[in-house]
Amino acid sequence: MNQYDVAPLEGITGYVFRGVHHRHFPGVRKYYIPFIEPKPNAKKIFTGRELGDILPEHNEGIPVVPQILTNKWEDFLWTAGHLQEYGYTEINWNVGCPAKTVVSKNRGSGFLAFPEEIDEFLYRVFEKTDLKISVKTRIGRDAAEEFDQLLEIYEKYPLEELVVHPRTQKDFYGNTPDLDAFEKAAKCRKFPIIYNGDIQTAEDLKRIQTRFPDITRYMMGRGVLRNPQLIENLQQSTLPDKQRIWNFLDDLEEVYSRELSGETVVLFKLKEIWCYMIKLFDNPGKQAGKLKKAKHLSDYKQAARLIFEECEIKENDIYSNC
Ligand SMILES: Cc1cc2nc3c(=O)[nH]c(=O)nc-3n(C[C@H](O)[C@H](O)[C@H](O)COP(=O)(O)O)c2cc1C
Repeated sequence: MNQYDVAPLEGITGYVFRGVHHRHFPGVRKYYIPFIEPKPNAKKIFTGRELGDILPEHNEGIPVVPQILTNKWEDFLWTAGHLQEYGYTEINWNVGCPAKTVVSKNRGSGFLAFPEEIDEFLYRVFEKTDLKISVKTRIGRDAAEEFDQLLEIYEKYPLEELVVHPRTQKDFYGNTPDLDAFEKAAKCRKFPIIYNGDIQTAEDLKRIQTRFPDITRYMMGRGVLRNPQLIENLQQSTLPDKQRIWNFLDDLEEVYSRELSGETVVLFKLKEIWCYMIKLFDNPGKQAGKLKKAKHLSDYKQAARLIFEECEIKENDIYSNC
C-alpha cells in the first residue's frame, strides 16, 4: 500500500499548517519540517521560527521529521544533537534546495557538485551518530548525469530513506521531473526511495506508479497546498470535498489569527496558500483578483467564500481516467 508524506515548504508548512492539516486530514505518514540552518556561533541555537516548528507541544501526535540544511558535518551533528534533546530520532538532510542564496554557498543542491565532500559528510555523520538519517536530494546541480555518482555515494550508507526530487538545481521548478534519472534510484535496494515532484492529482500519481510499480512512498508539497485533501483522496479514491477543504481553510485562518500578531501577517499566510489552491478551481477569475488584492480578512473571506460557492473543482473526473 502506498504511503504519503507532506514535503517541507519553508514559510508555509510550519507547525500551524501541519497541526490544522493533521486534524482535518489525518493519514499522512510523515510531515517534514522546513529546513533548519545550524548556527553554532550564534547566541540562540534555533531562530523563533525554527523553535516554534520543533517544540514537542506544537507537534503532539503528529509524525514530524526535522530537516537540516548545511554542508558542514560538524554543524549538522551539532544541530542534530540539539534536536535529539527535543526527542527527535530521525533527521533529514537537505541537499535539494535550489535557492541562489543557498547554492552560492555550496549548500542545498549546490553541494551536489561536490560528490567527494558529500561522501565525507555522510561518512562522518554515520560514524558519529546513531540517529536515523534520511536525505532529500535533487539529481544534480548542473546535469542529470551527476546522479549516477551521487547515487553510488548514497548507497554506501545506511540511509533511513532517500527522497528524490528528479530535477537539477538548474531546473529550479521548471522543466518536467526527469523520470529516466529517477529510474536509477528506483532500482536501489539498499534503502527505501521516496518519489517527490509535481504530484497534484491522481493522474499524476498514476503516471509515476505505472512506470515504477515498486515505488510505494511519495512526498507531496505544492499538490497538498492546491488540494489539502489530496492525500486522503488518493488513499480512498475520493474526490475533493469543497466543504471539508473550506472547513480546513477556516480553521487555518482561526489558528493563524491566534498564533500570529496582526491581520496583515495572517492575510499574507493565507494568500500564499491561495497561490496554489486557486488552481483547484475552474474559472475563479474576478474573485481570484479580489482575493489577491484584499487588504482585510473580511474582504479576503468574502472572495474565498464566493470562489468555493461559484467555481467547480477542476478534477471531478480524475478517477475516470485512471
Ligand atoms: C515555497 C517552497 C518552500 C520549500 N521549502 C523547502 C524546504 O524547507 N526544504 C526542502 O527540502 N524543500 C523545500 N521545498 C521543496 C519541496 O519540499 C519539494 O521538494 C518541491 O516543491 C517539489 O515537490 P512538489 O512538486 O510536490 O511541490 C520548497 C518548495 C517551495 C515551493
